Amino acid sequence: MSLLRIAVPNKGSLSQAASEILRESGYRQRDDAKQLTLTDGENSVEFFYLRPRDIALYVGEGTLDVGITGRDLLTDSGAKAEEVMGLGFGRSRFRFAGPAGVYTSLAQLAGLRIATSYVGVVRAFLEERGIDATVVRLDGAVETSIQLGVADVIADVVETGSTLRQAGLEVFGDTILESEAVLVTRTGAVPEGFEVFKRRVDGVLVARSYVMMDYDIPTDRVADAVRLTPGIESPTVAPLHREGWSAVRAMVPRAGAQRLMDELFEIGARGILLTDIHACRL
Ligand SMILES: Nc1ncnc2c1ncn2[C@@H]1O[C@H](COP(=O)(O)OP(=O)(O)OP(=O)(O)O)[C@@H](O)[C@H]1O
Ligand SMILES: O=P(O)(O)OC[C@H]1O[C@H](OP(=O)(O)OP(=O)(O)O)[C@H](O)[C@@H]1O
Ligand SMILES: [Mg+2]
Repeated sequence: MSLLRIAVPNKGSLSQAASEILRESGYRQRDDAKQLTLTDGENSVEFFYLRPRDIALYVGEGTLDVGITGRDLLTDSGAKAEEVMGLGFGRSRFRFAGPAGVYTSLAQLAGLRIATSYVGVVRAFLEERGIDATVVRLDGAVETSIQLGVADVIADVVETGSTLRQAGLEVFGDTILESEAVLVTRTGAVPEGFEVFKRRVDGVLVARSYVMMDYDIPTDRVADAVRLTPGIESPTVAPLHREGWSAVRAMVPRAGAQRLMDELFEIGARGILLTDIHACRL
């Protein structure tokens, strides 16, 4: 059987979290940051550690089957690759920014010089809105370009906003795009072995966003309780040895689980337990 060839960010913001999700999905990952490839024969996959900016290109060309990259980098690349699913890490917004207090609207962009490392994203955005401006391509540290007189405004990745603040800059206009790490494949193609890989990664994402909840409750309240915790298919309800009591077990979203415990307690549930799920197939 041929190996599924997967591109993984070798450096930068996405690298560590990408390897982590793969490890949690049961795949081997490199333990030396200088290693460039790794074969996990037991799971029929081969990993290639590449620059996240290049990953969509390899996948679009069909050289590699699957990639992990940023949605913004995928869009910027113009490659024949498509997003299969968001991975919930590496979240950022792509924004215009200028000297604090100077710019308030996108209409002001006309005629300006815009510095960015994401030329494809910015050009497409301007074109869509019929804004005529000059795009200046820079590799990084884009924030400094205004002070140095190379550009009037910038378009860049904003995560916490602290880099902008330190440079005396402020975002303006709408968010150009919301990004996160994504799984990509070649447009229109489903590589052999991809379904198993996807199911494993999906299982980790679900395990991260759900917890397992167990509780005991008087049997006459079970109907109310399972309305609060309907689970995925349906909760498991089993009789307790104690007459008139039942045990309930259901997966619940991690967010809001504490509030749910309060509500269950209110309606008579006791012995309410939350446990982490490490992996699942739904
Ligand atoms: N704080 C952040 N800075 C940069 N990119 C971020 C940040 N948070 C998330 N990302 C995402 O990471 C991807 C960029 O990764 P990449 O490794 O190319 O840049 P980087 O993290 O800035 O690394 P470096 O500049 O050191 O090469 C994009 O998808 C971007 O949206
Ligand atoms: O909103 P923040 O949390 O401050 O993060 C965003 C900053 O981080 C990235 O820069 P990076 O450190 O990767 O340097 P680079 O510009 O050289 O890529 C990005 O280009 C922004 O400058
Ligand atoms: Mg960077």
